Amino acid sequence: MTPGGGKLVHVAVGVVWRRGRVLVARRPEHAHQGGLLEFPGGKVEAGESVQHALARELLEETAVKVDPASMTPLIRIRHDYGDKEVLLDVWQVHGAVGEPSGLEGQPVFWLAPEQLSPEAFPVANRPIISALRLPDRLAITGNHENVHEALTCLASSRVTAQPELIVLRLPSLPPAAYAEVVTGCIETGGGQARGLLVHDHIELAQALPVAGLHLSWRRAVVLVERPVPADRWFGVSCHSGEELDHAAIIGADYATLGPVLPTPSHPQARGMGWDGFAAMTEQATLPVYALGGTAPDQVALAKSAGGQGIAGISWWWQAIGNGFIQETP
Ligand SMILES: Nc1nc2c([nH]c(=O)n2[C@H]2C[C@H](O)[C@@H](COP(=O)(O)OP(=O)(O)OP(=O)(O)O)O2)c(=O)[nH]1
Repeated sequence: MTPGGGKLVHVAVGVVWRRGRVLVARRPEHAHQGGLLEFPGGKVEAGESVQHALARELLEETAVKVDPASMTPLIRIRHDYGDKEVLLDVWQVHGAVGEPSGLEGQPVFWLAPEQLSPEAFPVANRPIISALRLPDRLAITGNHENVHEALTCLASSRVTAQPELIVLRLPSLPPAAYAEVVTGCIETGGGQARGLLVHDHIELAQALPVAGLHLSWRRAVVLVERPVPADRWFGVSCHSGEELDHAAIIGADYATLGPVLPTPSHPQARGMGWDGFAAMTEQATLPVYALGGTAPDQVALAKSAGGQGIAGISWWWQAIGNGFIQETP
């Protein structure tokens, strides 16, 4: 039973991929959340695994055949609509067989991730759309005391790891020097500003053409609302379930959660472990990156623990120069 006394409805939801696009349907007008777009799926029946429920629903509703064993978890979202509380259990599906058609009269179509407009879907779907657009690795820069060296490290580190999103975390730089790094990235015109998330300098993220803003918990805890528009990413560093709840309340698109494992800079800190990480992401309503002692070869592990992927410094940041300060967020 839910806190409101109703029964939590467990819904299997499928993000079915084909040629870079995903399958979307329009919910019938008379249904709950009617008229809005949805990812196909439906209620999990008693005794059924979520993967089997999803395969059954996809066949019944859209005529496509999928292998339950080939599905991979994307995210689980618990949402209370007031009249109904749902647990959306979302899985990615590749290799679906057959041409989809709306067997219940609903229009079905394929959309690229960037065409998925959050307002067209039920509110609970917003984190699903973020999870689809966000990468599975979030790169964080090492700290630096020198503008030129920070820019040089950033340029060279990008080359090998090619991260899509980078948190520009340089806490040792005074505000003016930090702004110099950001404008330096923008002025190169060679894509250095691409995927750049400004760390903690809210006004810079609002004023400059960057990918978004990432806040330390210290900065996020005093906010009551989202500080950047919807077309920018907004992330928060969290360390507990309560902090994840606050990040969701202030409209964060994603959070980092850690430390998961001991790190070279904090070997004495035990970390929450993968079980602790899984327990907290289970309750979260936004995509969560595992941070602290994690590396890209643990992306699958992080996903199976309910995460979006991994975040960190050491797997991509190529420290050069004397100004590099060895520590982790
Ligand atoms: N299938 C699907 N359901 C979603 C999505 N987003 C979302 O909030 N939901 C909600 C709407 C419904 O409350 C519930 C799905 O239930 P459903 O489609 O099996 O069943 P229903 O209650 O609409 O209809 P019925 O079984 O009573 O005929 O989950 C989504 O993307 N896909």
